[in-house]
Amino acid sequence: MKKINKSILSQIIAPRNPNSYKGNYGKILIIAGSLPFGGAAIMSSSAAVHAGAGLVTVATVQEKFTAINTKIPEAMTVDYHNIIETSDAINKANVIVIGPGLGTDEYAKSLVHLVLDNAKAEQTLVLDASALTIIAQQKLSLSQTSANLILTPHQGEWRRLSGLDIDQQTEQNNQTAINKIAPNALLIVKKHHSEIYYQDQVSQITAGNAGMATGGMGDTLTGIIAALVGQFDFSLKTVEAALFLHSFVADKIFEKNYVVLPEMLIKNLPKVMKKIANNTAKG
Ligand SMILES: NC(=O)C1=CN([C@@H]2O[C@H](COP(=O)(O)OP(=O)(O)OC[C@H]3O[C@@H](n4cnc5c(N)ncnc54)[C@H](OP(=O)(O)O)[C@@H]3O)[C@@H](O)[C@H]2O)[C@@H](O)CC1
Ligand SMILES: Nc1ncnc2c1ncn2[C@@H]1O[C@H](COP(=O)(O)OP(=O)(O)O)[C@@H](O)[C@H]1O
Ligand SMILES: [Mg+2]
Repeated sequence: MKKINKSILSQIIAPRNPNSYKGNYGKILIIAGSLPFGGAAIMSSSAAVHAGAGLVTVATVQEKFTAINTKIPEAMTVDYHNIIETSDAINKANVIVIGPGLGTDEYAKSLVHLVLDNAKAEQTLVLDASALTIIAQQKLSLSQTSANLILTPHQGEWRRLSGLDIDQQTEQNNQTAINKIAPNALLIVKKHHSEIYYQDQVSQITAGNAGMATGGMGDTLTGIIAALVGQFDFSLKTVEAALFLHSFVADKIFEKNYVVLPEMLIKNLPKVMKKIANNTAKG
């Protein structure tokens, strides 16, 4: 299994073109949150904004608008119960995240169907958390979706999707399972030293720590992935860089802190990315 190390960061994260504008850095739509899980939408969208996404829209329940607008004024909001506005937002996005804190009720299921039916080839779709649980429960096929697919299950979600118990989640078994579920998808199995499976290539990050074992850390990862794909386009390397960046920043925080909270990680993203971009520029 190939190891992903720090060098991936400067292969992707580059200084910004002086003549650029927000439209150059990705239009991200995050379909997330529900009454009990408002924080997931906040962490995902805040991570996307801090990792450099040009425009971020959160589709969620109206009751959470004030919290989102207060915490992340940069993000726009859409009521995901308004199908016309949600469909319009899906059409306009370059990258769509669905699942963090969405819950698994009938309405959440209909949103997963809406996205899978409407995502287009030039878009990237990040499926996480509740969306993965719905896909597993309903045995939804991912094969008609022409978008670039990124699946980000933790080991419990991967067990639901693949049927593999955690002790059976070996490289070979994971590869066979993803080839059956969605052969073109990029799969991240999140754990200590998370693994990426993509078109017969398998890689693993060498960063990450137990301080990250806190609710919302995966929601944060979805925002970072969306932001990097929005800025640097979809590729295996872009996703490897996003996955590594998440744990790399967490490791720096863990040197001096007992736990790594999503908010701490998110706040550090612009500074760490600037350092990486400066190094990239120096060659
Ligand atoms: N602040 C918010 O708004 C937050 C909202 N959140 C939202 O909550 C929703 C539910 O998501 P979820 O991940 O909490 O629960 P679920 O899908 O039932 O999976 C747990 C099951 O899997 C098992 N398990 C095995 N290995 C595991 C592993 N490595 N990591 C984790 N679990 C592992 C585990 O085993 P157990 O711990 O019981 O032994 C259990 O059986 C989802 O929408 C999410 O986005 C969260 O993001 C938190 C912050
Ligand atoms: N012990 C650990 N070592 C390294 N990374 C960890 C550890 N525990 C959790 N993480 C990382 O934190 C994230 C947790 O994701 P997830 O379980 O989906 O969180 P949530 O749904 O609460 O946001 C993953 O990226 C995972 O790799
Ligand atoms: Mg999660």
